[in-house]
Amino acid sequence: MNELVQVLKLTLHEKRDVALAIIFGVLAGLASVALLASSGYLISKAALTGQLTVLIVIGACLKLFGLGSAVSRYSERLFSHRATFTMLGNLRVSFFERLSPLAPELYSKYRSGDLLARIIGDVESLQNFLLRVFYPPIVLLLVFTGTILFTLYFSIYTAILLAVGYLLTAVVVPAYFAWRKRRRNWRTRESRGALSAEAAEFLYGFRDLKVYRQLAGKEQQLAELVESYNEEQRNEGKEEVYSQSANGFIALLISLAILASGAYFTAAGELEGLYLAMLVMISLGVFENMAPMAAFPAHFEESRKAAVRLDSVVAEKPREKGSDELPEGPLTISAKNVGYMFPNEQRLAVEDITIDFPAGSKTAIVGPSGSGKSTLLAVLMDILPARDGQVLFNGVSAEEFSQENIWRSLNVVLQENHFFQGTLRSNLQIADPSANDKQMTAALERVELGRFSLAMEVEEKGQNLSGGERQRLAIARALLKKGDIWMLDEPVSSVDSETGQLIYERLFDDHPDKTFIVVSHDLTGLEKMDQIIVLENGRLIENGSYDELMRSKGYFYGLKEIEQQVMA
Ligand SMILES: Nc1ncnc2c1ncn2[C@@H]1O[C@H](COP(=O)(O)OP(=O)(O)OP(=O)(O)O)[C@@H](O)[C@H]1O
Repeated sequence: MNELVQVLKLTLHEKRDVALAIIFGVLAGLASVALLASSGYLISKAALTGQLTVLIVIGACLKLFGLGSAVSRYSERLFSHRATFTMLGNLRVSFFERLSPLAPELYSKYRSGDLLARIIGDVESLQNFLLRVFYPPIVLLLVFTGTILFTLYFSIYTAILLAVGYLLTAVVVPAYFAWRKRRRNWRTRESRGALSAEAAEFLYGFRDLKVYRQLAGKEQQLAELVESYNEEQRNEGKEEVYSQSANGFIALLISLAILASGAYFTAAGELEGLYLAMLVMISLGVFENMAPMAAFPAHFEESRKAAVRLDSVVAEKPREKGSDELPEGPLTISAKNVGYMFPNEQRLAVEDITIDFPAGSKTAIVGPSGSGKSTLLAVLMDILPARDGQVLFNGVSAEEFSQENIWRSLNVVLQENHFFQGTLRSNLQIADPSANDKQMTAALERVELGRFSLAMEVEEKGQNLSGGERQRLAIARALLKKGDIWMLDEPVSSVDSETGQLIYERLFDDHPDKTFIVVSHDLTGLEKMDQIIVLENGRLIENGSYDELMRSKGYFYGLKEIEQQVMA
């Protein structure tokens, strides 16, 4: 139950709408009972007395109750749905606020398709919390209490039978089916998550699966998941029908019992025959309101599970971060004994790194593949939190600044960058929505993409551009952002080396006072860097200027020697 407290709190934000939904729900319920009761009374009265004035009054009441029931039902739906959709909006926002600081860690914990399906599905499930779990039992309790009090005036036995019927249909049967559902632990949502994750992988990996002739196997796997998802859905549907049937059966038995007892007491002279039809109609009317309780067990269990699952995604405490603004202008970055280990890994990806990147300096990070270059860059960018040590900006710990404030100062270009479907213009304006065509064209020219028009279509993920063009477009986008620190992870790895060197030269010449940190595999052109740091197995093994490293004849010198032999 605790899991649902947060959802309940969000629901109760909409106190007014929830209260109105309950009030109109009770009015609608009572009006429908009153409608049947007065029609029962009308039939008896017409048969036994035939007093015209009474019949006219009751006929008018019938119309009034009919209209009242329809209007109240409409209002109930209006307010309950409005409260639900506002609650869902609040839920999405509050969930997203808790989720976003955890984003980097989430990628290594969940498969993307699974996470997406799980979040969407679980938030959708919670839309039933107010509509089918929270307020129907309250409305029913009030409708039954009102009805029982009314019947008490005519027949205590009928009132007792109605109370028993209420306990059975509103408490015992739903509790039994909720227990059954929990015990059997059907996993419709989990099946849907697994299916979605497999489908996402199938889609992304379609070409490779085809090339490696694994398509049939994967299709088979998908078909099995579809079948198990269908099976889970069938089971859930059946349970709902069973629960509905059980409630309907009990309601019918109670109505029959009321008819039998009413007939007996009328014959015994303890109940006026005029009221018999009315009491039977009341019981039929009041149990009609019970219909939503059939779906209660399924929705209760589903809401509970959805709340648990959503909570488990954001269970980890986000990092406590300050909200200071990074100062404008050239910035010095320092790493002090920085270490990072990926979740579920045994080995540190970077270990005990201490280095300064002075304001306005140009640093290259080199080292073999897997040595931790990208990881170090991600820690410096504050995308990954340093597990050991700390990162400092102008001597102040990165923990004092919010991630948004740090990222505002960064111009980041990675090996793979995302592009949205649209035009070159719309993709460039992500960096600076106020950039004009002249500025954007100038940025494109700096990366040798001047031949492209700003109106050129860009397909989803930039699929209609070559790898090198995508990288250059990412640099042009960063040029428009005007951050104080450039962090580049092999930004021209797919560009021919001549154009790559030209772009680097322009970047450095255009921004002499900006701090640059560049991860590079390419050892050419490093002479112009102020410092080079060499990583191996996550550790910093050498650093210095190009000349210093060549003179010391260490690891970097060895790499250069190999490069020259290969080129010779
Ligand atoms: N998301 C991840 N989860 C677990 N381990 C990871 C993850 N990303 C990287 N690693 C591991 O961390 C280590 C450092 O990886 P990193 O990407 O930083 O190396 P790199 O030097 O940038 O390599 P490359 O030059 O090939 O890009 C590697 O051993 C890698 O397998």
